[in-house]
Amino acid sequence: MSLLSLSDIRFRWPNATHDALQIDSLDVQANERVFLYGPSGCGKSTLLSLIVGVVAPQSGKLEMLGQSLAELSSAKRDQFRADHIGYVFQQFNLLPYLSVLQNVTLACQFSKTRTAKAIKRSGTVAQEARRLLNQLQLPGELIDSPVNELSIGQQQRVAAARALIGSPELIIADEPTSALDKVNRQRFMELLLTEIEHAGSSLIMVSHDEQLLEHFQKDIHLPSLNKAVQHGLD
Ligand SMILES: Nc1ncnc2c1ncn2[C@@H]1O[C@H](COP(=O)(O)OP(=O)(O)OP(=O)(O)O)[C@@H](O)[C@H]1O
Repeated sequence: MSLLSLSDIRFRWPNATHDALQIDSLDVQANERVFLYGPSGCGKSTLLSLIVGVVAPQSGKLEMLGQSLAELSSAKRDQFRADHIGYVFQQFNLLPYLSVLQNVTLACQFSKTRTAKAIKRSGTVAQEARRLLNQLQLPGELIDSPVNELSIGQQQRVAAARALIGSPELIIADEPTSALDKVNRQRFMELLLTEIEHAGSSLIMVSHDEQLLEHFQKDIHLPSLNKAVQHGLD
């Protein structure tokens, strides 16, 4: 089943003289894990922004779960994202003064769909947050601490739990392991992938670390896909 499908996409940043993205076709299937890579500036973050709807293409079609996102009102699009996409970004976007538990459960406050899935899995949203944090090996005594008192590696686990809670169909991760050393990177990836598999989610992950490729079924070298790069940006 197709989860995400892009066709004939053209995207240009405001005031830019060239397109940042020209993509004829890109499909991601349900349960698929996609590794997106390529040199700095080839459009990886731009493509993620497009997929999550932070920016809209000037032309082309983007469908998720059979729904064309451009056809939704902006409020409905926000709701669609909250229901179906979990994010782990480089700068984790955690709310510093909220506790670990509050940061994780926040993802469900904006989505009845994810709340229902979390309750189905563990009885309550808080219990599901605890289960995920435990699976991701965050020490239990930190659960009520403000996240700004955690190490970077610990914050990464909180961000992962927040993305995973309520099993959204798509997890988007932008360099989620960049602040971790080699041992912790492998471990974090294994934990993340185990939970993604349990949830039945798809993953699109951007990374410069090609050692992580082994964890993925599909890899996309963006400069090969993105004709804006092939045409050369001077
Ligand atoms: N917010 C923005 N406004 C204008 N131009 C932007 C913006 N973000 C990115 N760009 C431009 O779009 C192009 C692609 O950048 P993008 O950040 O998507 O590349 P990337 O592959 O993610 O790079 P990196 O690996 O360095 O993060 C670049 O030419 C960049 O200057």
